[in-house]
Amino acid sequence: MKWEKYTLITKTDVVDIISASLGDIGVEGIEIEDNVPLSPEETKGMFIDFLPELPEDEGIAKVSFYLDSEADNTKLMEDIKATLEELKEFCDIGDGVLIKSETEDKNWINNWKQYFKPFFVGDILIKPTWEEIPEDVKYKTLIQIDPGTAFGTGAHETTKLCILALEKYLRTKPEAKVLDVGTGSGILGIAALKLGAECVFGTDLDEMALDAVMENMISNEIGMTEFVAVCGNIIGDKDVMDLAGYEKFDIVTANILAPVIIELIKTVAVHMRKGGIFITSGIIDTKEADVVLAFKKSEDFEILEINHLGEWVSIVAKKRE
Ligand SMILES: C[S@@+](CC[C@H](N)C(=O)[O-])C[C@H]1O[C@@H](n2cnc3c(N)ncnc32)[C@H](O)[C@@H]1O
Repeated sequence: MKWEKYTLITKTDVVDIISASLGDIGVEGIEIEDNVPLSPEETKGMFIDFLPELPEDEGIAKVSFYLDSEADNTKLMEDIKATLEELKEFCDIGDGVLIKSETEDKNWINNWKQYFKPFFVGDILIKPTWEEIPEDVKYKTLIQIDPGTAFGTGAHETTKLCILALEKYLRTKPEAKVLDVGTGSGILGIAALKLGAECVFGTDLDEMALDAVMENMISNEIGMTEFVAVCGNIIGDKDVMDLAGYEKFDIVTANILAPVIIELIKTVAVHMRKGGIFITSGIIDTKEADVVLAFKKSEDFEILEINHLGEWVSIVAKKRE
């Protein structure tokens, strides 16, 4: 799909009012570019794989938005121009001139790809589908991944923690049946299969994740019966719960945020075999105590280990025999 990109060059201190005013008249997907570094508070709880080095902040910002080039945008453009004129009366937004350019999906959705290079997690070489295997690199297991718009290049600390736990526990449970809640790109399910799991059932709330899983299954030559992924919430959605099955899984992975993990602690045990392993991550260190408490309150689980990478935490627990 082609998009018309409109960019307003303005000042950092007025981007909030500009984007709020444009949002009020129906402009979606507003993008702000500036050189203001993210504060530690802002990055907490966000899944950011790579933080680029920024030049010095000179107070200049670009506010951009995209309109479908095939839609009739006449009325919306009139409203946008009127809104900018109105704003000029109250604050210094610059000259208010919108610079137009044309772009395609891939230009702005795929820009991050230049930062994604092959790397190891344990014995597994993870590489983007579009990169060559580096010369002279020796590896036991290869995962090729393109997350598309889903989460899961493998480079995030939380994903690494889960893969390392999968390596460890699949050694004691070869041919395990694995449930991957919040599968994203499917990277944990694919890692599990490459490490010897028999089959994976993945769930995600994001429909786009299923496309990514399918593409990554093909790139990694994984059969349709080995990895089944569904869109839906295994926490409380009976259809998804039934599809997953009960008393069945040897290993569950869930790399989601702490509040979701806490809900899973209350609900996921019904899907697991006794002695099954629950690998969790996505827990920022400030929430570690909350998740530990939820495990301690649970009659179903005992904690086996807690691991840290950067400010992220992984807790591995076992379903009581
Ligand atoms: C941090 S990503 C993890 C992706 C991948 N598993 C990894 O480890 O890199 C979390 C994923 O969980 C999904 N998610 C959030 N809440 C969920 C829920 N209740 N059930 C299923 N998926 C959920 C999000 O859409 C997102 O794709």
